[in-house]
Amino acid sequence: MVKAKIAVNGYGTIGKRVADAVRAQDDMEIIGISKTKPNYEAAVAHQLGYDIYAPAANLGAFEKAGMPAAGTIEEMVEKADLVVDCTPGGVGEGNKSLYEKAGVKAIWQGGEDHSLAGFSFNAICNYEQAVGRDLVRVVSCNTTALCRAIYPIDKELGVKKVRVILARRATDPNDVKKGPINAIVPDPIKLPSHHGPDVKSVLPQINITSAALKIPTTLMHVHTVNMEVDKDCTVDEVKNIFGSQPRIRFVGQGMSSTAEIMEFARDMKRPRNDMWENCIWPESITVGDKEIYFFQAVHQESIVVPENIDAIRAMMELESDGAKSIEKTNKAIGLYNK
Ligand SMILES: NC(=O)C1=CN([C@@H]2O[C@H](COP(=O)(O)OP(=O)(O)OC[C@H]3O[C@@H](n4cnc5c(N)ncnc54)[C@H](OP(=O)(O)O)[C@@H]3O)[C@@H](O)[C@H]2O)C=CC1
Ligand SMILES: O=C(OP(=O)(O)O)[C@H](O)COP(=O)(O)O
Repeated sequence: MVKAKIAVNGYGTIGKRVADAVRAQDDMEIIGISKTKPNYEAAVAHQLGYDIYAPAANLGAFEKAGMPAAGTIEEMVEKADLVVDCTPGGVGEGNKSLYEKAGVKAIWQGGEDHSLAGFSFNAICNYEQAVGRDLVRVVSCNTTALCRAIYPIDKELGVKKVRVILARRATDPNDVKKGPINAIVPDPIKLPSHHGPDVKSVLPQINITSAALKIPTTLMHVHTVNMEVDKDCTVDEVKNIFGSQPRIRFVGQGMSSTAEIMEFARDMKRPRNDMWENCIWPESITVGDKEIYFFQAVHQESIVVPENIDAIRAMMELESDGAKSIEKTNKAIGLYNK
């Protein structure tokens, strides 16, 4: 089988995970990753056997650091069928002309605007519409989690409206520059936060509003979700709907916080403690007067990783059935739901 040739431009929190997840698949291969500087992350990428590409002006620095680059970022892009752009939010849009010039397909992340790709992706919601596309944006971590939870409820019970309060982790665990470390910050102070409108970029029919607070933690985000639905339902019915989803996990057995969920991921020997699933507390599911309430936790560093793999598979026309791609991705990375 000829494997799809994938490049990862931007080897940070998301990029390094996407690269490893591509490597775990049998229908695609990594032809290179990009780094701008030869730091510890580049050293690990080198040890892992990734071909590293760098800006032309920095090739000498990589040579000097004992990890010679395989070429420039432009050369990497030329060799690829598809580039997954994992550069910081707002940087990726500047790469569009590079990808277009090289005639390669491109995926951007949630830090870029919907208009850049003109199509926002979530595997469970719109895989089939991504088949054969050249440009796709995988929505951000919070939006991914919301789409995964809202879509099946809408399908089974009809969603009238959704109201979400997000407690957002301040920054990622490796980030020494950002805060807050002793404050709770309404972010943004003007409602809604971008998450509700962003869900609509995937599920335009959903009436949703969101508000977000940044809190001094790095592990995960937590959502308080309220959905008004068309049909009467019971807690058990809602549990059955969530329980049948390939990327939703119920958390219990003493896991009463994000800290314990991360410990569970460590104990399961997940790579980098990754928790790719929405983590819903089943005890929090509350139903009454055609309204559903629940809490879910979101591991921001990893939740979008399987979605990137499915987006690649759809765009490269490696699989036309979304459910099959989700199953294949999950199996290859080690995401076993129950
Ligand atoms: N972190 C998160 O929680 C999530 C992030 N996202 C989205 O994913 C995208 C990437 O975010 P994240 O992984 O956190 O970002 P990071 O800052 O962790 O990683 C981005 C990497 O890109 C590299 N980089 C910087 N500038 C350039 C450039 N001009 N060209 C090539 N590479 C560059 C940097 O590495 P170096 O300079 O060392 O080479 C850096 O490590 C964003 O759109 C973000 O919104 C989505 C979901 C969750
Ligand atoms: O995509 C994310 O969050 P989001 O879903 O709130 O946009 C990531 O957690 C990155 O968020 P950041 O912009 O606070 O680093």
